[in-house]
Amino acid sequence: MLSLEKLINIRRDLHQIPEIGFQEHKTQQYLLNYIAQLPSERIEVKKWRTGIFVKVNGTNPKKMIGYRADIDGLPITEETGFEFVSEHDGNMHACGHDFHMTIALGIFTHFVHKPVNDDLLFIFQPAEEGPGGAELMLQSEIMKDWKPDLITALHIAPELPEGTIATRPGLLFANTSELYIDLVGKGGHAAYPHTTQDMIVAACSLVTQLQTIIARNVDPLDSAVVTIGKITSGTVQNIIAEKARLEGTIRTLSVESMQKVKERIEALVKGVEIGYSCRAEIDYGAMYHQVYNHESVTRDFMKYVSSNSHVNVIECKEAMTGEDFGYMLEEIPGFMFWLGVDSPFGLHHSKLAPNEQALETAVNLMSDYLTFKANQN
Ligand SMILES: CC(=O)N[C@@H](CCC[C@H](N)C(=O)O)C(=O)O
Repeated sequence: MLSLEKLINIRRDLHQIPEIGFQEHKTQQYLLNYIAQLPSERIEVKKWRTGIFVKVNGTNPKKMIGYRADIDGLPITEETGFEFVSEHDGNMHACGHDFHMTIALGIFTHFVHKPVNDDLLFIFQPAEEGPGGAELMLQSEIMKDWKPDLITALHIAPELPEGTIATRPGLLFANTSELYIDLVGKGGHAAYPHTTQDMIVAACSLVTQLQTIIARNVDPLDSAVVTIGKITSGTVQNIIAEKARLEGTIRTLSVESMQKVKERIEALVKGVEIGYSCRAEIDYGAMYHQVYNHESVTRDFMKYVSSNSHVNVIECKEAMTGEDFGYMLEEIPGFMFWLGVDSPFGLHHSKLAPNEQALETAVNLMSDYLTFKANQN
């Protein structure tokens, strides 16, 4: 129902107003305004914090099908040079959530005009990048009332060509845990290191030691990631730093490996405490359950795509990305898939430039698939 031109306009509007987790006020208002200008007879809208639930009532409902889109941006300064560049300095839709929302609005619009038998629930979820909105939405009174029988979502994939999707039955995305380590020693004059406990030296040593967990503690046939993405320490060049803070993330393919990696991190941090005469504190922040696609629904979807559309569907490997949609899949049968958007720069990059043709590809594909599923009763 929405032309590619209209989808592109929506995507570019949303691209200009990225907001980080639970601060998506303008984004929420934009989505509400869009929903409000559509015929309202079949729809029910409920706000949830900075997110939204919208139900499209079916003509003869036997079940409810959910479609989830995440809505938050990332704290990255955009460097795309687009004429529709982010208006929020320091924030960018660098993980494609502007695409995810636009596609959800496109599918939603289709069903407002072309109702199907079953009820459809569109979930606009805040804070996917952190601290996590999916689990909280799932626990909300609204979702206790409106609990889908089947749920689906997509994520853009910069490395895949436009016109291609990829998924797999079973594990798709990893278990994740944020990681924050604070080190406190004793600062002082740069010329008197022997009177201090230098937390820059301790932090650098710890970062190097953390890399040995993957090399020496994780089974080579298993996979895991420990990434430190940010270090904060020091004031000026001639003062020895009293404090250091490391911020990172852990990724594993199983809950057991996550436990093991954390045990090793704790042991290495203890070692640094002793070795560098400092105090250390670990905080694991937000943790996300793995994204585990339900086997039969995913296989059926893949079969549906290859027999009923021009979209190329491939079975991919699992990825070390995380997604709190995993919590929804823990309780509701369904699946997630990658949507090819062919960008030379990847997710979480300041120059991410997805091909906008993929907006239409995804809206058409999912409108057709959801029509098929929602008219099966
Ligand atoms: C798809 C994607 O990029 N998701 C994020 C999820 C972040 C989880 C959490 N804040 C963490 O960093 O552990 C990702 O980084 O994979």
